[in-house]
Amino acid sequence: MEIGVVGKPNVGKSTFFSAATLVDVDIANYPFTTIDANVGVTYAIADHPCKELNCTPNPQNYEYRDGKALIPVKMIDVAGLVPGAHEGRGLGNKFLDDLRMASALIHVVDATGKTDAEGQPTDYHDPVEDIEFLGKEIDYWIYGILSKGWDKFAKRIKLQKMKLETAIAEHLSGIGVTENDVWEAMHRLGLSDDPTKWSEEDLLSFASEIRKINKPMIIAANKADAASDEQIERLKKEGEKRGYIVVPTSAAAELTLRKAAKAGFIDYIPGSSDFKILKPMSGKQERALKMIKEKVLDRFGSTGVQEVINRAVFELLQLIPVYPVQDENKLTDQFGNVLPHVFLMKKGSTPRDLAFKVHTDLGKGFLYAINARTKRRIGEDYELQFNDIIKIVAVTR
Ligand SMILES: Nc1nc2c(ncn2[C@@H]2O[C@H](COP(=O)(O)OP(=O)(O)OP(=O)(O)O)[C@@H](O)[C@H]2O)c(=O)[nH]1
Ligand SMILES: [Mg+2]
Repeated sequence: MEIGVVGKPNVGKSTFFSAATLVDVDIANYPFTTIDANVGVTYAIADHPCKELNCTPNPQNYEYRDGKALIPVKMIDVAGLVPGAHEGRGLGNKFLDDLRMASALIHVVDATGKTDAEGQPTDYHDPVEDIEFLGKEIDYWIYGILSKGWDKFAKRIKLQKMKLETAIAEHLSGIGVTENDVWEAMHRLGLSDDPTKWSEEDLLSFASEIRKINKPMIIAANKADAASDEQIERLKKEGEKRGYIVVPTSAAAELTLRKAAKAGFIDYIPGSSDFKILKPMSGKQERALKMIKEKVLDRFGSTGVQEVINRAVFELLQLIPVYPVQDENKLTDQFGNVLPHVFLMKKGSTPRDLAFKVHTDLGKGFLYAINARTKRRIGEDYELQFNDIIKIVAVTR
């Protein structure tokens, strides 16, 4: 699973990425600072079961801090996208191809309106236009992949009586599209089972629907520290009207806070509304932190960066953390580690799905599961819940 950070040039994508991953990257006030994609690991943060169960975990594939689980998620920061990118403008398709495997997108928008469509400084540009164009560029990119040789493809499917969903999913497997995604998009649009009947327009609407299903997007209204309340409110309203979650962010503030925390100057948990000063620093540093507290944390409740990541994982992608254990009483693995592993599962997943995620053999030999909270046996059709602790019982060879 991978989250892509996208947007036009110079809006703060790399700043957002660097704040989220603490990977050092080039950040500068001009377009196309980033050319090659940056890849790193960020964390989705959720309450940990130990908070309520009063235990001390021994995490092996995640981190634990103050009653919270920090669950690793891959993040990718790509080159800026300009209108016409699908036709090769700007860095064009190269950028888009970096997003093939992203399962959700964070669209970073400059809420201040101080960068134009190409990422050059300007007096005023309407950020609502950026929301519109970015979705369209991705639609055209998918359309481009889909429409290449479409007529021949459609005829062959019809002639060989192939299952349409399977054939299209195969055709789009390079961008991670599944048969279910194809089925969902076709049904939402009421498209014919006979692909030779699809018009150009049908293909484009289909591409757009696939984008919404396969690459759902959340908007980070960035540089919020320098935007007015009116600008933020309008962007929120216009974004929500178009079906997006919009969160005001100050990636720059988050980067400063995380760096200060890493250097041991402050105690700061991403997502929180405050930090604690731990040791003396220069007057300049102290003033910068005070500004962040007043102009960002007090104004918005947080820098917004962690909220965007959490909402991308838990709301857009509908993932839930689940903890498999071997001993349902001690909540441990075979080595005595308390709640050692967490897995992000799609909402609606079953204990058998979890078993397969832990190990193929465990999935194949699955018999039943035990909910460690209730000590009850649960069957195959049980729907896993947020923060479930599950013992899997399987026959293994
Ligand atoms: N005021 C303010 N400035 C920001 C914020 N985030 C980024 N910036 C500034 O915006 C400029 C562009 O930042 P980058 O992170 O390089 O932007 P980018 O979108 O990666 O740019 P490209 O790689 O060129 O597409 C830099 O001068 C940053 O310091 C923010 O939250 N607030
Ligand atoms: Mg960049």
